[in-house]
Formats: sequence, C-alpha cells, structure tokens
Amino acid sequence: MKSFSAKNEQLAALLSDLAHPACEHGIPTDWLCIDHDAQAVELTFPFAIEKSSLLNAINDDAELRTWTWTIKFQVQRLANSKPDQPMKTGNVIVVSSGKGGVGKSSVSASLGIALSRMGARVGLLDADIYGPSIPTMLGQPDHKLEVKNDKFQPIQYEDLVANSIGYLVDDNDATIWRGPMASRALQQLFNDTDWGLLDYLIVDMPPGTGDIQLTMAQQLPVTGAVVVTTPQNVALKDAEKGVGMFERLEIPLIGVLENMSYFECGHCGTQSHLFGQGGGLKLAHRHAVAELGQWPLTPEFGAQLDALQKQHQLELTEIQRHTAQRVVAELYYLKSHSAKN
Ligand SMILES: Nc1ncnc2c1ncn2[C@@H]1O[C@H](COP(=O)(O)OP(=O)(O)OP(=O)(O)O)[C@@H](O)[C@H]1O
Repeated sequence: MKSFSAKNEQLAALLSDLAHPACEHGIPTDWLCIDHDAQAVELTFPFAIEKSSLLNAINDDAELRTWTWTIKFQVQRLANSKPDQPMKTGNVIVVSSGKGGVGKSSVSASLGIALSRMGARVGLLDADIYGPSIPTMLGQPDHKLEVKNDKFQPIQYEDLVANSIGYLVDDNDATIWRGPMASRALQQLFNDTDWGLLDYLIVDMPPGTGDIQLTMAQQLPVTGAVVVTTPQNVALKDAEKGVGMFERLEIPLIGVLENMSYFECGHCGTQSHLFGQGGGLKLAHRHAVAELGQWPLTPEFGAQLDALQKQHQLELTEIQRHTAQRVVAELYYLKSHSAKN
C-alpha cells in the first residue's frame, strides 16, 4: 500500500514540474486516481483545462508517458461577491479596463471562445454601454432579441452563448445613462437571459472606473476580475484605478493582462516596444496579482475581428489559449487559497 500514496505524490510532483499553466501551482494528490495494475491515471481538474496541450506535455516527459492518462475537468463553483445570489451562471469573471480601446472586448471574446473550445459551458455578457462591440464581433450586429418563456434567447458562436446590452438600447442613449439605469439594464440581461447551465460567465464591462462601472460591479455576483491595459503610462494610471476599484469592492483580482505590449516584425522577428515596457507586469507585482500575459500588437489580432464577423472559424493564437487557461487556473487557486485563510 505504501507504493500507492508514494506514487500519487511522485506523479503530482512530476506534473507540477510541467510547463503548463494549469500545473503551475501544483496538483493535489486527490485530483489523481491511479490504477496501478492497468498503469493508468485519471486526473480531474476543478477548472477548465486544455486537455490536448497537457497531454502533449505529458507525452514529452519520459516518466509520465509510461502511464495511460485520462484528463477531465469538472468546474467548481467558487464563492462570489453576492453569497445570497443563485449560482446558475457559474463563475462570473468580469473583464475591465481603466481606459477605452485597450482591447477589453477582444480579450473577453477570445477568453469565452477559448474556454468554450476546451469544453466548458461558457456565456459572454456584453455590458459595455458605451460601445457594445460583442454583437459585431460575433457577426450578429442587427440581431433582434427573441423572448421565449419570458427569457431572452442568447446568440450563439459555436458553443458559446452571448447577449449584449447593445440589443436592449439604442447606442446613442448610453451617453446619458446614469449608474442606476445601466445597472438595471445589466440586471435584466443577467437575470433574464436563457443562459442554460454555465461553468463560466465572462462579462465585458464598460471601460473606466466611474459611478456606472462601480454600480455595475457591485450588482453582479462576481467571482473574479481581470484588468486589461496597454503599457502606455496613461493606460496604466487608469488600470491602477481599476485595480483599486476592485480592491475597494473586495472583488478578488485574478490578474492584469497587458495587451499591445510589443510589435513583432513579420520579416525579421524583432520586437519593438512601441508603448513602453513592463508596465503591466509592475502593476501586477505592486498589487500581488498574476500577470496574465503580454499580447503582441499584430495584424492577425486585428484581423480576428473580421474572421469572427464573417462567422469563419477563428484561429486563436497560442498566447490567447494560454491566457484563458491561466485565468481559470489562477481564479481557482486564488479563491481556494483565500477560502483557507
Ligand atoms: N493585440 C492587438 N493587436 C492588434 N489589434 C488589436 C489588438 N487588440 C485589440 N486590437 C484592435 O483594437 C481595436 C479595439 O479593441 P477592443 O474593441 O477589443 O477594445 P476595447 O478596450 O474593448 O474598446 P472599447 O473601450 O471601445 O470597448 C479593435 O479593432 C481590435 O481588433
């Protein structure tokens, strides 16, 4: 029997050494189920996992590949900022930015698509009253919301379901909105959309940290927040305010994502840091949160929007998939760690 637990420990340690974002914080032995006779391991994660990339990493390891692996996940519902609210929408992840135009909607959409392609049940809620771009991004800008059994029917991109505040109001009305109006519309969208059962709901927030954003963030049962910034000083200053807003609201911050970090020349591969360097990383360090990635400024990223609009199969880049994996893994570890303290 000694060998049973010893093997568990040994496998967990080997897995933790793998270069895979889901394993960075270690693998508890109770996620492993080992059949010694069959030399088989079943590994169940409590968050969405990109199975193929983990299996590739396992296959590259001389010891781990001697076992037959089954990798699964069963997303754990984590505590949120409104303990009294039902959890049917799964873990709510808000994506926010201090400043407009930094790529928050692109990040929200790619997180949603990546997680849904991992096999998780994912919803995307576009709450950006100033410029709801998810309908356009998902190729359905003129869609008219349908109501069935008193519920809005979400639009669909592959297995991802989405709804947008843009479908409820005229674009021009948003400029005169005040906090309570915006949060009422958000509540309606959140509560009255037929989301089905979800593991994760990604919320694309309006940029900024004013009254409207604060009221909206307070209204939702948030599990964790992601702050998107570019490396420019002005964006970083505003991102810092965003981080401060979540700290004041006691909403756990999953991390900071730096977008448009550098431009990589398609010919020679030289990286140019057009807007400064390392600001997002410093911001993350200052607030002791994860640095979720540094996304390059590339024509491909810009072109993704066109592909989505034309309903073409969107090729997510490695860095986008990696970030999605880190977001849900960090969220899990952040929450399970804070629950123990
Ligand atoms: N890394 C990138 N490389 C190239 N283009 C990008 C990148 N990130 C975002 N973009 C482009 O920048 C524009 C703004 O992106 P996006 O709408 O996601 O920003 P946002 O922060 O949500 O803006 P808003 O505040 O208006 O809602 C889009 O045209 C998008 O395709």
